[in-house]
Amino acid sequence: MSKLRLGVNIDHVATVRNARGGDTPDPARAAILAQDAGADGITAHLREDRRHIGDADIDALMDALTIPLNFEMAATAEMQKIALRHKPHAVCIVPEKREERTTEGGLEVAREENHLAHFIAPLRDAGCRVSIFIAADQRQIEAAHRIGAQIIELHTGAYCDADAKWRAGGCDAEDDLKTRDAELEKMRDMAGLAQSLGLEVHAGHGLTYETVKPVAAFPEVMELNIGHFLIGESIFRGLQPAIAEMRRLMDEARA
Ligand SMILES: CC(=O)[C@@H](O)[C@H](O)COP(=O)(O)O
Ligand SMILES: NCC(=O)COP(=O)(O)O
Repeated sequence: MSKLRLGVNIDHVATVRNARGGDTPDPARAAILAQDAGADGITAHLREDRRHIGDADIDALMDALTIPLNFEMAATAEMQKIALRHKPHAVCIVPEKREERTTEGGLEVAREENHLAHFIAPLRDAGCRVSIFIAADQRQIEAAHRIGAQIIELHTGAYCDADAKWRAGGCDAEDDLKTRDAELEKMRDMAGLAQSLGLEVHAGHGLTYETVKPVAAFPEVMELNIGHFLIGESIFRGLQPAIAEMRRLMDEARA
């Protein structure tokens, strides 16, 4: 099986920095530490409301990194302009709702096919690999293929949420386990479909030490993007050991 890449998302280093409005902790410093710890790439999501990463962070990451940057952004003209200025290795198009706490679902591709095909064409022409953050849904994946995306990133949030509910052990624990396993099954099937269409398959959102292995074991998945949990875990064990443990679990699942 091919080696599974780990993309470390450093957005939530910026969340902590922004809580005080100063310069620390610095997301670019975290990205360099992640790079030194063996991350295969760095992911950063420039939200329209700049609630975590800001424009200057993207400048700093582009300057500092020797590993690829996966730039997550909404499909807006402003973001397209920023991406075209920087030409990161990859651009991942994500849905964004102002009032959401985190990215709630996958991009609606099927209904926006024409618009998105035109939107991603200049990004591809500029040499960026275009990825679509997507639910494990056949209709959406086929549409992602038709618009010319090279990659899909499966949203693992529903699986992780169901796993957390099951581990909490409420009175619906049995149903929660069934939901978790059904989400996993859906992702497995859709990873296979995407690969059969020639799409590269990535996955991420909400992954933890407890949830990473079943997803890492899908042979179609080439890259996992993991952030919030790793940044939280780094408070307790340090960023580099936190990343090393994730890497170990991914390798174990892949062996
Ligand atoms: C799209 C995605 O999953 C990531 O960007 C990640 O969750 C960090 O961003 P938010 O926490 O702002 O959703
Ligand atoms: N695209 C998913 C990502 O970058 C990381 O998400 P999370 O681990 O911060 O939830």
